[in-house]
Amino acid sequence: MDGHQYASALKETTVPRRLGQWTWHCWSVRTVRINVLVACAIILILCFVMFSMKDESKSFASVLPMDIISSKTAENFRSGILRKWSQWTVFSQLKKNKKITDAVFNVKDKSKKFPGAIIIGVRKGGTGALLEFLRTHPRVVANKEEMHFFSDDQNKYAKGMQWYLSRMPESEPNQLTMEKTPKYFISEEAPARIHRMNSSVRLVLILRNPVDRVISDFTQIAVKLKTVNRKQNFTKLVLTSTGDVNANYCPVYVSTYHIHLARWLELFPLTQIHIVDGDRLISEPLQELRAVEKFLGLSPFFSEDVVYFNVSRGFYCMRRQVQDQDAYRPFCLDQTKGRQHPSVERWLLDKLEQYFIKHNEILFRMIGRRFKWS
Ligand SMILES: Nc1ncnc2c1ncn2[C@@H]1O[C@H](COP(=O)(O)OS(=O)(=O)O)[C@@H](OP(=O)(O)O)[C@H]1O
Repeated sequence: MDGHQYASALKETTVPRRLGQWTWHCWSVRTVRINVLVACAIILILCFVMFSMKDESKSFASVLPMDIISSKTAENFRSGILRKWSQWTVFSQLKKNKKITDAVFNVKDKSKKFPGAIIIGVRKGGTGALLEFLRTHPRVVANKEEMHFFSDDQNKYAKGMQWYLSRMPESEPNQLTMEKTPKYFISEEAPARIHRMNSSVRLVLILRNPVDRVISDFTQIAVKLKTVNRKQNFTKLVLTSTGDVNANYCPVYVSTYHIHLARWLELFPLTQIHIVDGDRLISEPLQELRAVEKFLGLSPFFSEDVVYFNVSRGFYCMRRQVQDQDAYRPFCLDQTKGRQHPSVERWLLDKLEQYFIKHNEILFRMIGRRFKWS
């Protein structure tokens, strides 16, 4: 092999080898570069995620309404967020505690609203029980106190609508504000005033056997008067000196339902007034509550889990969710509801029943519905 041949042979064998080395070299340099780039990108993404998590934790913490959620759960939740819980922990905690979720997301929307529905009466009809049952519904907020605003007791109406609004509880946009004042039903002024506030407000009226209602009303008055040492004799009060039923005795007048309802029907259509059977509210409240729920456009909520019969109380009671917790506690109305009535002799009961027959008939015609009251 001469020098020329050797050189060309060498070229053939070494050039590809060098080329291979060069290619491998280039390849490994490129890989390292790519790796470095990928690593940088990962670091950047991690930094971004960490910063955004920190920011979100801060913003969650700032919107937590501590004035509304003041429970231990909420405190833990807030300190967890400030300790920079991971987003996952934040969301799983939110998911676990609906109260906090609601408060966090709705806090800015809470406001005072005029009532969208009012329980207008009748006194001793079961208005307290109905309102307490309804307050158990998550979409209902209501004042515990009777407002007596539209019936103008103690000149309240003169205080104005803004004063009335200020007395309302705060509610979320999807919650219905309610109030109950049994006096509204018999008030001369209440229908027009309520109509002026909102002509499409929904009205709920509980009617109970008028004779039972008279006795219940008498019992309440007697209990109150006994505290100032004045005894009441039912027979003397309910009958005139000639032995007729005393139409002017306030409990009798209140039980003459058609007189009062006529005033409301001058302004509100019957479809806007839901009448609850007060006797059935005592014996089978679930049925009545479901009907009210429907009338008020509320989601179905009442079931045997919420409403149960309490044997020792002798009345239906309710299970209410403990604030911020999944636990439920029983709640019954206090002893001022469901007082023992005095025994009334049969002849007097018959007389009262007889008296109310004609009035009840007028009412039944007015509402297109009958009750088994006699
Ligand atoms: N679940 C339950 N628990 C207790 N009491 C119940 C319940 N449901 C209806 N009732 C009947 O409600 C009657 C009192 O009616 P009111 O709340 O309208 O009275 S008031 O006008 O507000 O004073 C009260 O009347 P009396 O029994 O005559 O006292 C009760 O019979």
